[in-house]
Amino acid sequence: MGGLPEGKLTGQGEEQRKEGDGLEEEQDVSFDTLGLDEQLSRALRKKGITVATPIQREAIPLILEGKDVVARAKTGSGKTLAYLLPMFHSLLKLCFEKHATKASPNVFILVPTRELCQQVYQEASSLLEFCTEKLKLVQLTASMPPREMRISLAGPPNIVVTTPACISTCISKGILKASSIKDSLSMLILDEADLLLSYGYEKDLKVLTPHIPRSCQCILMSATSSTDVETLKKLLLHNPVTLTLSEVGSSKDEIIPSSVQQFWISCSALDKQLYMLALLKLELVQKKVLIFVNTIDMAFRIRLFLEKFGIKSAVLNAELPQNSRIHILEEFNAGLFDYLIATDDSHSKEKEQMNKENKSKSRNSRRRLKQNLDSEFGVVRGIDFKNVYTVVNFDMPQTAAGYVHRVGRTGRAHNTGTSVSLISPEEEEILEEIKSVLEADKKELSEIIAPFPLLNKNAVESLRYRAQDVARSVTSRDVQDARRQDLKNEILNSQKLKAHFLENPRDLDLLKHDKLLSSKVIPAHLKEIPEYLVDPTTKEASQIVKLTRAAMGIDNGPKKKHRPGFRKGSGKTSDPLRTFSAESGKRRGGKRRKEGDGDESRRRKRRPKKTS
Ligand SMILES: Nc1ncnc2c1ncn2[C@@H]1O[C@H](COP(=O)(O)OP(=O)(O)OP(=O)(O)O)[C@@H](O)[C@H]1O
Repeated sequence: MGGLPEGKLTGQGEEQRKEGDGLEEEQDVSFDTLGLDEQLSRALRKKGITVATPIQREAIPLILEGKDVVARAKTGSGKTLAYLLPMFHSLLKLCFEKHATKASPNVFILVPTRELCQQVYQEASSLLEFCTEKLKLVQLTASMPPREMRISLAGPPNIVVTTPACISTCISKGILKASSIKDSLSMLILDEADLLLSYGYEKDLKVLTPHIPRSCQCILMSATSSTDVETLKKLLLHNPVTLTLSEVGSSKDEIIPSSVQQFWISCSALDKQLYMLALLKLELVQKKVLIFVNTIDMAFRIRLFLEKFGIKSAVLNAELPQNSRIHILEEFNAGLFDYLIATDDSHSKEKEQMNKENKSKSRNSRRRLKQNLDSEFGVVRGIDFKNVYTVVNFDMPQTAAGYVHRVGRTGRAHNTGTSVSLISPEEEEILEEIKSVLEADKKELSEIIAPFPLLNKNAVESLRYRAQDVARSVTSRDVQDARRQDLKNEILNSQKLKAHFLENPRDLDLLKHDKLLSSKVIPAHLKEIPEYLVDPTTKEASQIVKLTRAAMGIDNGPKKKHRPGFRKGSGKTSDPLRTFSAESGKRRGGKRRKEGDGDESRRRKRRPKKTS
């Protein structure tokens, strides 16, 4: 989409809508002015949400008008409420006019993963809680036995949140009657639309499409554009209005919020654990930290490695039972632990590696392994991690879109955040792809992703001996044992969790997921880094991070109710990442930073220094 003014709304499709007057300046639009049902405005006020995000202020009126809408907006920009609110408004109106009682649900919300299903369900329920008119909302997942699905659909509910696979199963098993869908369905919403086809849901969607009535309003939401979105648009929508919303005042097609500062560190693949340790142990990044790796084995390797240094973390991956995954997410969101190591999703490198490793194994054992990974799992896409300040790419994602979605786990809604990518020489190629996806042709890459300024070579070298020693002591056998043990624990937990949460739906504290994994004795001396090992510049950097943390009102202890990141526009001048360089030990600004040596300097020559 070239040549449009910043922050403007673009209209496409048969119906052209070119709006934007007044959008050049960011406006605070209150939800009260958007024409929503008073019950919804009240619910939002009770949740402390008063000002609409750009996608909300543009999409809500269009959806209320009954338009089919395709909306693309950044990660964390509030797309869920952008469709939930007008959808509820229409249903409340139907209820008022007593047209809502039908043989089938009125609305399907289709998402690519179970985690998203749960998340959208929770966000929708939390709004409905405050509405006096009761709408019935259910979530369906593929793991439910048909009997349970039938029970959930009895009534029928007004809204079903599910995956395309699940809808297709319900139709083919007669749990949902195709003819009644035609009579009842008034709205179809496809969230994270850019992923639905790549997650293999094309066939499932084709089972549903013949039964969607012509009158049904269709909404497509996505963070990135793709040919898949275009395909879905053609398959399902009629004369849609297309919204492409960039953040006002930033690059027109920017898809990572400008409130997220992106950094890289160049290091060899072998040194990644050392750099990871330095970042966490020297407290050079703000908590909470979400660490992405490409394989489950690597996740456990890092967890075992870090735990020897007294850093406790949990692992989230496709192998775990669904209850455990949901519980891990909830605990992390509630601030019960600070470090979460995650693999992207079941479509990640894990599958590739599994295929390679298991070529030699029998077909049966391969099938068994494949089944162990939940194909509806997806951590990165769309999951609303609360108050994650730092995202670390321990391994670089395989695609630029993957990078956008990973980094989008921080800086959500009105918060800000940071990403740090550890890039080995083998991973440099992906940077070019990232650049093209971020459509930053006119910018230097260093303006988008800059060298991480708080970690210098001395600080890294001071930890090298310990880190290498400990990394060597974590054997492949330890990793396999830990992975097996964790899975065993989580399967047991999952049953307990299911029973417990039926009775105590709001209890988070039952089981902790960051318990020690290693069966070996952990030497106490590794937990503390001796003073003499930390050079004064690194101490200063760490001190600045702590002070900033305190200024932001973030406590180090767990269970803080509210842990905001930097507030937009509130702290850029005091942000150490913009003013400090650990290599020179000086604040950046007037004086040019001293070039380091090795990889770091090689890279800087290619990418001019980020100006602060
Ligand atoms: N108007 C608002 N004011 C404050 N917070 C909001 C507002 N709208 C949404 N939020 C919060 O912002 C967070 C991100 O919203 P949401 O998950 O809908 O983003 P998204 O655009 O769908 O992101 P992604 O593309 O990653 O799925 C949520 O915690 C949500 O409750």
